Amino acid sequence: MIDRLIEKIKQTDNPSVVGLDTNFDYLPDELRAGVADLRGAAQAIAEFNRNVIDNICDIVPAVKVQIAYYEMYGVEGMKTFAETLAYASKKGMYVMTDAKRNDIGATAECYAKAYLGKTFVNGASETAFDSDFLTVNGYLGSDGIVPFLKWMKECDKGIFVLVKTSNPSSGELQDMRLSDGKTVYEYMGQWVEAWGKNCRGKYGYSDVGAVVGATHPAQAEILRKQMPHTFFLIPGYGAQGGTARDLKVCFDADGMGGIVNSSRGILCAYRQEKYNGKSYSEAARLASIDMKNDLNQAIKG
Ligand SMILES: O=c1ccn([C@@H]2O[C@H](COP(=O)(O)O)[C@@H](O)[C@H]2O)c(=O)[nH]1
Repeated sequence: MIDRLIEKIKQTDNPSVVGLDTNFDYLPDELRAGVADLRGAAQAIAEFNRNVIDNICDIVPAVKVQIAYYEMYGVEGMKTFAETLAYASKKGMYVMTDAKRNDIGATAECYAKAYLGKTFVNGASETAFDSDFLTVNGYLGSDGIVPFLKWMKECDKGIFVLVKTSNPSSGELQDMRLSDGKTVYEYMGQWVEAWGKNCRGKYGYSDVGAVVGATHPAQAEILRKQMPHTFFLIPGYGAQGGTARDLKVCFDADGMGGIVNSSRGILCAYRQEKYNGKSYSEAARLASIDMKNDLNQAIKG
């Protein structure tokens, strides 16, 4: 799976993923007008997502759909979540579900079936939520990861395991030094390399990727050196303050090895003065092009 994502990144010359963290409050007035319940909100979000996808699908390789923004609209929100995955996929984009799932092995198996594999009902199988990649929390250890590895291989999918997250307080635990001087995030990085050992593709990267925030460049630089076979999903660009220069360290000498997420920076671009007068979907396209150029200049320049 990672090879196919890498090929799409090469084909679009764009190492970015648009985050569909579609909060109803981000929608323009015309989509919000008259809506007063979860169902209406979920339907408006679905329309917004379709229009954004239509406007970026030829230039952006992937979308990352953050499940929290759909869960909060209940069952109707989850229908929009599923519809959005399917729509982006139909338009040729790779689809990442950002749900940061895990649990004890038996429960992790259910999550793996739900987002990467198949659910069996009396011997018949069906896909519940069809995504190409899922974000996973590795901090429960190997028995929680094994089911994801199994289903990933079975269905040619991938995962991104949290290693060094972009939030300001991620260091409270992740940067702690253990008795040998190594940090917790470095240990997690080692585990991720090991989990991906048997699923490396032709570009040398494995289907087990890592989430590494753009907002912590010093730690990202260490991780890139220690994790030569691990592809990074890099959140924190734009709205959280991470810059293209900061995240350059996440990429290898060939300018490969990562994909950078922006959610609010794209979805809410139409509210920026720079894109004044543009519709939300036109602004999303222009902001995606600006992001691509900004990243390529920093990574390859
Ligand atoms: O360490 C992490 C892991 C995940 N995220 C997610 O990425 C996006 C970021 O959104 P922006 O609006 O571009 O800031 C969001 O879905 C987070 O849940 C992260 O930010 N950091």
